[in-house]
Amino acid sequence: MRMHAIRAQAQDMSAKRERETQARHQRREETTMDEMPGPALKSRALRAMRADSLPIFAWPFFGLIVACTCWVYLFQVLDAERTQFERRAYETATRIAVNQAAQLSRDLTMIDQILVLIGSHWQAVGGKPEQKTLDEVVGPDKAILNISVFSPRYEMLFTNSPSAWGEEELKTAGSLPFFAEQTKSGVDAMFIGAPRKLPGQDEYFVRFSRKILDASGNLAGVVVVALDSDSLMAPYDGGILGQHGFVASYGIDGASRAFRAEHAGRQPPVIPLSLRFALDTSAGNIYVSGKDFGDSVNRFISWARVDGFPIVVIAAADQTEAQAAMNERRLLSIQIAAGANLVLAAFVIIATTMSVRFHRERRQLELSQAAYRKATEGGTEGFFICQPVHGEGKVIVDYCIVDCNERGAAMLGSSRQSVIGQRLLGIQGGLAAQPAKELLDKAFRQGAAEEDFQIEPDSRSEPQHLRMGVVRSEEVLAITVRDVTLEKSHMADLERRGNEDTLTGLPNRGWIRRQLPAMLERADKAGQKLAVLFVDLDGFKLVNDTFGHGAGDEVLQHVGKRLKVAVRPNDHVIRLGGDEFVVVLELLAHESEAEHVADRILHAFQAPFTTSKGTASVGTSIGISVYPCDAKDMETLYQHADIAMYEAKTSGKNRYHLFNSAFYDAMRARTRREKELRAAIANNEFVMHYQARVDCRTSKVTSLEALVRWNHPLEGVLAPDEFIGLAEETGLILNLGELVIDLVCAQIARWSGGVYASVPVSINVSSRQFNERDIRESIGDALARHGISASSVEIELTESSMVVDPRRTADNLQAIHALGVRLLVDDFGTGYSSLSMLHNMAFDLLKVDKSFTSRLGKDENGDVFFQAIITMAHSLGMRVVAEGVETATQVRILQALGCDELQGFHLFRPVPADELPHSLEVAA
Ligand SMILES: Nc1nc2c(ncn2[C@@H]2O[C@H](COP(=O)(O)OP(=O)(O)OP(=O)(O)O)[C@@H](O)[C@H]2O)c(=O)[nH]1
Repeated sequence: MRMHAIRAQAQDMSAKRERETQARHQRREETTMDEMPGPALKSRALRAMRADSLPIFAWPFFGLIVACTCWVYLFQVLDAERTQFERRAYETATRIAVNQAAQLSRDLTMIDQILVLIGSHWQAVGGKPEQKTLDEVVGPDKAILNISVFSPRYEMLFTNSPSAWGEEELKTAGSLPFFAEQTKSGVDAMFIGAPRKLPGQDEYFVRFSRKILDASGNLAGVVVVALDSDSLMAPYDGGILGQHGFVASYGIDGASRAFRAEHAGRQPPVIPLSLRFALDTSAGNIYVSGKDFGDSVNRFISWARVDGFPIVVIAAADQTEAQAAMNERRLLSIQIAAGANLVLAAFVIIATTMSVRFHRERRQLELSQAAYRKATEGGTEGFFICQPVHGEGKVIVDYCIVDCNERGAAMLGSSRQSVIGQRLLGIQGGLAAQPAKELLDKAFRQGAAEEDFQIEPDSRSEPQHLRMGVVRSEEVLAITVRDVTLEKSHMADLERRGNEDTLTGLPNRGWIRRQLPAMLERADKAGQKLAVLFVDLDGFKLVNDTFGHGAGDEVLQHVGKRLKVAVRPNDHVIRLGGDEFVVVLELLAHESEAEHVADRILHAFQAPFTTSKGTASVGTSIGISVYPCDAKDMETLYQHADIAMYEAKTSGKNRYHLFNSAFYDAMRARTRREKELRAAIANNEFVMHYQARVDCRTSKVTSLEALVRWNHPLEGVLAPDEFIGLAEETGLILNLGELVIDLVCAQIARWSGGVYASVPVSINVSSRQFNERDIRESIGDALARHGISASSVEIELTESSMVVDPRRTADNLQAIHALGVRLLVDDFGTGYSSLSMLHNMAFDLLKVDKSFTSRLGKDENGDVFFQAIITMAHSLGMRVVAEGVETATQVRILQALGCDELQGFHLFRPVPADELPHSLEVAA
């Protein structure tokens, strides 16, 4: 019992081990199968090979099938034709054989009757036939060659032509068939012999014999007639049976009787065995090969039994000729078929080549498609291949997605499997199908197209903006789709920023430039006006300077808000930049409405602006230009508003001005003059005039004031008041000032050694020139350049030059003075400088303005005033020059007041250098 249990357990374990081993084995096999790519690869390669070989073999196979079918059909047709030809040949031969047989029957019957008649005649005349009777029997056509009668012991009893018998023949006549057959047979019938010819003769003849019986029916002799063999067969149409055709008659014993061939040189052929047997029937057809005939001519044979005689007539048609036409046609058909075969072969070759090429291209396309798809799978671009779907009249009605990558499918909110095969117009949600189709249509027409699409908000696809690029390749479209949501939002942000002023949040210059044309168009359409208000702040720089840039910014922001409040709801407020704003008023019935708005804006600026740094008051100057009265286009409208604003500025600020064409003309004239002035400086169109100053007591010339004149090419010599103001405003005074210094120094240098060598020349330096240029350096350079001494030059400065920065002015003056150059205060009394201020400056002379001189002698205060100036100037160590001295009275008063020097028309007028007096002594 225990042993049994142990054995069972051992068996169980071994079975388990075996199962485990098998399982392991199987697993290994499976693993090996998986790991080994061989079979899978092989089957894939086989599939690829099969796919590749299909286009190579399909067309040849097709060609072969077509060729075989055509050949089979052709041969069937040709065979049918041959059968028909054969049938016709047999019919013809049969007709001839039947006709010949009928004719032969008649002839043989007649010959038989002749034999009977001759036998009867023989008996009747007792073996002595009459020639006349025989002639009647033979008939006129002489077809019967010979009539002979033999005795029962085959002795020739009679013959009408001894030459028709050979000697040898006569000896053996008893054994010859014509005799032997008659004696053998108990039947009284005509014997028909085989064709024979006598030695030395060409003609064949046939002998016919019949018994001559006596009254008791015993053989009394044999009557023989011989006929030309040919005459037994009637003539026939040689063309029908052909070159090798013939007609012949044979006995049913198979021996030939007569033969006729319409073509010369034909011998009766030996009748083949096959035909001999066939002749047992009364009529029939048979094909006999040339081999059987022994003359290599195949023939169609037809035969017919001769009625009443053991004779058969055969008509043999030459097969080659009977089928000549057919063979010709057959050959032609075969040639045509062979030609067609060649064409088919060429077609197959071309089709195969094209098919292989097309297949290869398609395969390459598929491979590159797959490769591109795989490559784009990891990227961000969606990729699709679409094929057009044509409707009626080849019109593209839709596109079918034939391939795409997963990313592309995801963009449509679907998977690749479900997207492939879908029609574009059938795609729900996401991409707007109709516009996308229009883009594809465009790409199909033009070769390529690109467009951005906004995705419907409730779409399943995540991007909001897609960029679709479509390229046509043959008959398919390759489409790349890119998510440009981020790019679009950046663009939108940029556009917003591009249109917005960051400080005030108002639309900016770019915005109005882009929008204004459309606004003008709207105004045109509505037949209304449009006003551009150019708003420039007054005194804003001061805010910056006083409170700082930050506070300035705050003011600008407040300004933006106040402007928005001041204008109508539909008006536009734009910040151009700096402290410049533009207000555009659309759809105005009258320009007075623009004035009302301008008034409101001015009013809005009345209250000061509160900033973090303090309260600032800022006004505004507004220029108004109205479309279409003031300008017809955007640029001019702007320009005119700007000019109007400029007029508001120049006429006192804090006001508005409508565009005024007169002001505009003045500005244009000013601009033109500025241009001329610039050119004049470059071309040195200036000349210096000199006005002498004289000593009040000695009346001697003490100095010359250099006064610039513009030698205008068209207008002649222009005085300084016609261009110095403009030169000051435009900054051209800086260059002009330099030029003047140079001209004067050059003139001084020219005077060297002359009467004026000891007289200094004073040069006017403008406020701007003094404050913006280093005059000390300019003068120092000019002195050095022309090699003249500092004492020969004086500088005249107006009071306004000193008010900007008195301390710096004092330093500069000191530096110039240190050169040895004397300094003069020009037009004293017109500015705001005080003598105490001048005290700190290194001035040597004080030129009292001509307005003070003109009052001298006229009112008491005038003299007192002048006296006070002289006294104070002297106390500060300065000499005094009275300007604008025009009368002798003034000279006397000034001498009495103790003035130092005089200058004026009463003494000297400004003149060019060469017109100056030749002596320094002046008669007072
Ligand atoms: N705070 C601030 N200042 C600016 C800004 N842009 C330009 N500015 C300043 O604004 C000033 C404008 O100059 P102007 O128009 O000549 O100053 P203004 O004092 O108003 O002169 P008028 O127009 O002749 O009255 C300049 O000082 C600029 O530096 C800006 O964004 N913020």
